Amino acid sequence: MMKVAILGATGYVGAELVRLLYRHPKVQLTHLSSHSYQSESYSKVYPHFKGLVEEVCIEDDLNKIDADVLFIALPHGFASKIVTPALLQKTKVIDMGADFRISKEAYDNWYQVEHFGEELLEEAIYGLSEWNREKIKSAQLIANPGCYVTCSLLSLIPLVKEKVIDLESIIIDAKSGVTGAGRGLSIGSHYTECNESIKAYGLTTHRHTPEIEEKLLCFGGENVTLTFTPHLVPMNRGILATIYGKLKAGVTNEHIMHIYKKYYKDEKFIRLLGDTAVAETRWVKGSNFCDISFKVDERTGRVIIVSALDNMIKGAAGQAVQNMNLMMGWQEDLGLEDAPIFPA
Ligand SMILES: NC(=O)C1=CN([C@@H]2O[C@H](COP(=O)(O)OP(=O)(O)OC[C@H]3O[C@@H](n4cnc5c(N)ncnc54)[C@H](OP(=O)(O)O)[C@@H]3O)[C@@H](O)[C@H]2O)C=CC1
Ligand SMILES: CC(=O)N[C@@H](CCC(=O)OP(=O)(O)O)C(=O)O
Repeated sequence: MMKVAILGATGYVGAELVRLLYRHPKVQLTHLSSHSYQSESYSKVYPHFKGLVEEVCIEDDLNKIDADVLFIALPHGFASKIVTPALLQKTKVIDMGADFRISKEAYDNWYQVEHFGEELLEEAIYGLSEWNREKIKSAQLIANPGCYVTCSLLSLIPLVKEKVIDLESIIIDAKSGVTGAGRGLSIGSHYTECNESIKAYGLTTHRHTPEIEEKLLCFGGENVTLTFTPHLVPMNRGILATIYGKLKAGVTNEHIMHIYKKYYKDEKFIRLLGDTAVAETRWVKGSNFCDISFKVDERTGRVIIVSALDNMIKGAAGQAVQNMNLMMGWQEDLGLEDAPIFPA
């Protein structure tokens, strides 16, 4: 069994990693770290793990952690301090945050925290599993993409790569459940502040905009300038992205379906609904699936793509486990076979 440790195990993403990994057939959870709950039993912090995960939380001290794979599920800015070439010599690292996802220039412009690990940015491999599989297999450091970005990129890369969409016309209108904001206390995620309301936020300034644009260039081969507007909706989990783009003349529904099938027909975790059903968050909850649906509006010449995933699974912990499986040479879906939970 491979030894696996999680820094930030008491956050929402950390807890999803624990849920996926405690019964993964090839790993053993050896260290769960916490900032606020050191020396507490994990099942006391999260009683749904009672009798299943009884490890005691420890501090984030790498000298006390001996692991083959280290997951970092800490807020932005921590991983770039923690990950060093020496650490990477002894362990594989999968970072759930943004520190190694984008260029230093974009990070400095869009994040309000200092970056300490510039020298490792080249070594870090972007963990969009379906699009970077070969590099992930031999990576030592993975920058795991986030939820909004995974949903947007899986929907858009095929169309950008096949040059059927006007690169200046793309608008991503995305909605997230409240777990997307993490477990830490903040006014915006209090029940009375977010229940019974939907709000847009980060207009023109959200930090996922440069990440989506950078990766569309990397995997789609085109410079794209897009509009990304996230919304907070009163549900626990899920991302729904409604994406609009002007199509090149003559591109039809059949053409779009053909393109998606070309890239995704053998992808277990991408379910192409085409134009026969519209993706919904409830059909992917608790699973590693990303559902993609679309329809071409012949009147306007636009395509409307609607895609959905679970922000904490395919948008975080699930994709991270998928990447670990790839790095270890294991079957890619190990530990990720669960069907979505409905009703949830
Ligand atoms: N939530 C989501 O849907 C997604 C999140 N991510 C990324 O995953 C990472 C974790 O997110 P999430 O789980 O939501 O966040 P949470 O706020 O739920 O959890 C953060 C974790 O980091 C620990 N922590 C917080 N502050 C400190 C600190 N000052 N020093 C050390 N540890 C600290 C917390 O410890 P303690 O509980 O003990 O206080 C907790 O374990 C982030 O980088 C986020 O961007 C990526 C994709 C989706
Ligand atoms: C609802 C909510 O607040 N969501 C978070 C994104 C969560 C996430 O995925 O963050 P990273 O991809 O950067 O890791 C936000 O908009 O900042």
